[in-house]
Amino acid sequence: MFKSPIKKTEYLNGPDQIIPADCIKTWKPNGVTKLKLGEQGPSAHPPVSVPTLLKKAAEKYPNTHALCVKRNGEWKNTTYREYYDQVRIMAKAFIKLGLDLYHGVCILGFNSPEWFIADLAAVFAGGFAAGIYTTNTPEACEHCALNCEAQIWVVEDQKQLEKVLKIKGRLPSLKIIIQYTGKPTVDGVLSWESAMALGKQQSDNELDSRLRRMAVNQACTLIYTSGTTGPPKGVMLSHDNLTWTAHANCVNADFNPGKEIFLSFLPLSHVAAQMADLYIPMYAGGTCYFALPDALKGSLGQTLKEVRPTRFLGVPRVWEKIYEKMMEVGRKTTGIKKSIATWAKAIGLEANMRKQRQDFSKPFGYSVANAIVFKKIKAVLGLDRCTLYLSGAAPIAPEILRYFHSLDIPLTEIYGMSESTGPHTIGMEKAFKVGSAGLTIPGCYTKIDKPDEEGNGEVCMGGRHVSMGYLRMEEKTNEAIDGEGWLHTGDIGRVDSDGFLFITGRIKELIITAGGENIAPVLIEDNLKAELPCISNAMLIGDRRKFLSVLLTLKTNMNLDTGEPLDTLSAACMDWCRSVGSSAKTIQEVLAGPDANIMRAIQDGIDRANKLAPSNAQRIQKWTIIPRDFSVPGGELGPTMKLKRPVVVQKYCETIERFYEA
Ligand SMILES: Nc1ncnc2c1ncn2[C@@H]1O[C@H](COP(=O)(O)OP(=O)(O)OP(=O)(O)O)[C@@H](O)[C@H]1O
Repeated sequence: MFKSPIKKTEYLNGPDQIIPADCIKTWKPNGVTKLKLGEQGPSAHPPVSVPTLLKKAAEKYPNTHALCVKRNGEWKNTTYREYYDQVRIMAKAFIKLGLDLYHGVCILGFNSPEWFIADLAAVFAGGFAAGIYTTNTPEACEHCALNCEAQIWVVEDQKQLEKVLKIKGRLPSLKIIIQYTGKPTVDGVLSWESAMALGKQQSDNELDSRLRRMAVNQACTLIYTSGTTGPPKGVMLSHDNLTWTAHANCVNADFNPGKEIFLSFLPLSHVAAQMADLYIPMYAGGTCYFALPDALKGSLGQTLKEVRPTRFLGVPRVWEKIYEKMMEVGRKTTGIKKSIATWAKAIGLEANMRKQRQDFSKPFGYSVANAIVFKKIKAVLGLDRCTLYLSGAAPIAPEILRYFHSLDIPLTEIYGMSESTGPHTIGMEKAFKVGSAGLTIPGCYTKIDKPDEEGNGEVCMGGRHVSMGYLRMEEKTNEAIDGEGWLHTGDIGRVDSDGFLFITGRIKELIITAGGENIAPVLIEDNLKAELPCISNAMLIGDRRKFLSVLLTLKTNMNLDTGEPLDTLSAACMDWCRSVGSSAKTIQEVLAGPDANIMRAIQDGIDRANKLAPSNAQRIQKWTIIPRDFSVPGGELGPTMKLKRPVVVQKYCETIERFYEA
């Protein structure tokens, strides 16, 4: 099959091999890339395949709970030995059902043991595990399935099944659909149990033969980008990308082997969740609990209290939601309780500000504040045994970080992308700075390309976590990974004298005005949000235009079932309205008229933000309030809550044109 000879790695007794290769990137399904093995330190760690990693975990932690899921009100546990056995059984089923090497298994559903088992079974069988966002439209599902020539779809339930049925006729490679919850009611769709029964009947021969031929420098997983900047691309991750990244992060963050507890609730099709919930626990022999499907609609808080994870990663929106809830409680607190909380928060903030200066001493009164306030709050949040609190996948506002610091929750940032198998830099309690994405993870390398006089340039990443390329996209691969193997992130940033990375913009989002001025919108948008707490989203417009304008959305309540924004203003927004002399309760009330107090207060906020602008071209001249907040179902936000600027521009093109009418 391959022209180059296959050799066994000198490090391993198992079936793992490295196929000799000269290229550092590929876009071909059966492509191989050169491993970037270092001479010493983390980058010299022996490479292992994903199947070997799971096998080792099963040997080392046979009776430790690997996966815990609540079914009919009871936690059901799967040990590492059972996990490994079930993955092998499902891999045999996939082979029997016709999965060929280098073909996709698309997984569409909420986080569950079946999701993990299907993912790893695809890898064991020599296919590509491809998580698909549950928020995808049928057309977006089709795009991904065609790209990876998916032969198997594993779907959660009837709702997700319907999407696949809608596009089935246009998927020439499709062989079977498996449904992992509920009884399938559609002919030809296999239940999870039937697929497992089929796998159990098969001999081990074909699976073992595929495992023997597998190489650590071949692709085994595809991460589809969420499409903030264009149609999803299939990021090819090799065994080494995944297992090395898990290793590097467990070592860097001092993971406690066999003892760590994780809670899986972020979309698994995103690289951050896959690394944090699937690979890191497997490497550390940790236990992964699954949240309920309605986690983000409200049940997450209760599950957190039950599970009490030892490490916790949320996207900024998750932390913002906790913040908003706590602020609401705070507003109702009065008298002595309020005074104690205010006093303790000042101490918490001071303790964490000291840590930023590498001073780990505690301010006077800390132990009392800890006993009567911090410990209690952490217990209420289910974060009392957590030692690493992370926010990642998008920038988080410094005010949110500082709020958690005041509760003695040292929330820090992690930064990376699908193309870097997730994490590249991380802030941790022992070394962090507010506003920074943290320090480069040992074994990874950061280069700032073409820095300006302030040191800002494109952030480039190097190391064994850099992906192989984009499946079947030669041009895009060459745009992203240069000839030396540096991944060009499209992010603008600088590294300070202590090695901390600060992300200051995104090239992909840069606004170039008609006057030729380059403007990074995020800083301006963040300034606006800081001035106007009633704003949930601000999107700057100005590319090839004469001046800047901004689309604003107000903070509103959400329909918890559908995720759609409602017309009613959130409690925080109503508070702000009252503070500026308005009694508005809905967007309609704000816009009808429009409400003069609110309009004046927003204009004042914009004027204040404009004062921070370094040049005239960076001042906002016109603005409007969009009658509906941005949302995932509305299409303006991606699954990790990142703003899809091109969608917003298209959707509100008439509003935008009105800004620039002569
Ligand atoms: N801590 C952070 N601070 C600032 N930006 C971040 C942080 N973490 C991630 N990002 C942003 O997210 C990008 C990576 O996005 P990711 O690979 O998760 O993609 P995606 O949403 O699927 O992709 P795409 O935007 O290409 O559709 C980074 O390049 C960076 O712009």
